[in-house]
Amino acid sequence: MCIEVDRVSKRYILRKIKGWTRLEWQKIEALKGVSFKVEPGRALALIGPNGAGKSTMIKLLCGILSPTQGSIKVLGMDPFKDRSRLAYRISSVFGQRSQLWYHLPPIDTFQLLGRIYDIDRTELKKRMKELVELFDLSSFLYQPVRKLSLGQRMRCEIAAALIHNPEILFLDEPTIGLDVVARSMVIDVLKDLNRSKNVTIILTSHDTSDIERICEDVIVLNEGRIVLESKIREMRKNFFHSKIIEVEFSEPINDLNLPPGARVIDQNGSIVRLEVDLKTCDVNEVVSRIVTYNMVRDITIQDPPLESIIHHIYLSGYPAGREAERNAQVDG
Ligand SMILES: Nc1ncnc2c1ncn2[C@@H]1O[C@H](COP(=O)(O)OP(=O)(O)OP(=O)(O)O)[C@@H](O)[C@H]1O
Repeated sequence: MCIEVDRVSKRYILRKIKGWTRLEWQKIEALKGVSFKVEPGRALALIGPNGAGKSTMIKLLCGILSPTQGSIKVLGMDPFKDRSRLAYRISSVFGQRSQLWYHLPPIDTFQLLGRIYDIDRTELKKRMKELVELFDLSSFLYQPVRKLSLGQRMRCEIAAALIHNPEILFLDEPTIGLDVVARSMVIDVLKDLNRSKNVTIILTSHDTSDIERICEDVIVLNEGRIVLESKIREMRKNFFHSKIIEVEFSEPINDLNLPPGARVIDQNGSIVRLEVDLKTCDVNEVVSRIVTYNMVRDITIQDPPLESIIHHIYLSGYPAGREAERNAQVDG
């Protein structure tokens, strides 16, 4: 195992000033007895609604914070106590924070990091060349960071995080604010790092397409607890109780005569979207009814978006999420 988290809790204590003289202390339980393990080379997404404890977990794993209770091992080390030793073997990217020098070009940060990590000159040159090619940085490598677009800056951030060849990369919202093209490039590189270079990835993101494209495993946090720990594939299987059918009819349609369990969720002229509840209705039956009684130009069957499952899991809360998963497994 490269990460072992054992019954970890994290409490923040906030000092609040009340009136002129009175001080009040507020305790915030950000994590409550969280345990999980990660094998080397995996890509794990930590997801959950705002305030669920995702960033706190990442900060604990990087050694920025220490747990109030429980223990954490990253590559066999205590991240808080062995932070400087561990720094040579892990790296982190926080979407909302930068490790690049704002008024200097990215190349200067790369060289500085090379010194910090004791990388010899030839090796550093080779490494920078690889990263510049990988992230296509050559056209703005010598421009001050303040003049870069968000997408260019983010590519430099991730490149900087990889300069010392880390075994584990922690990413907190790495694609926040990026446009489609920049996002796609970042995702492809992260996927490649994980699949072909075996870098372990721990990622938090509110974007389900990032999660699906990069990660195989997912942990859902809610109010500081693990609500669900699963493979993304399994999560889809266990929580999908419906299918979406999109039909394009040859002419606008009025009545579809659907069986119980199937309902129209959207209609735009001759294009109709239906949801089929798989517990009460067979998707084949719905399709065969539609094509038997109507002139159909095109028909597609899709799973509902991952977002809708995640929403469902958040709503079910703790421990109902686990209960739902167990029931789904029993249902087969
Ligand atoms: N430095 C801090 N001091 C006090 N409370 C904090 C601190 N950092 C986080 N918290 C609180 O801890 C809880 C968990 O916060 P955390 O940032 O880990 O959640 P998150 O899942 O990353 O949320 P988001 O998706 O909004 O980034 C929240 O209630 C938050 O207000």
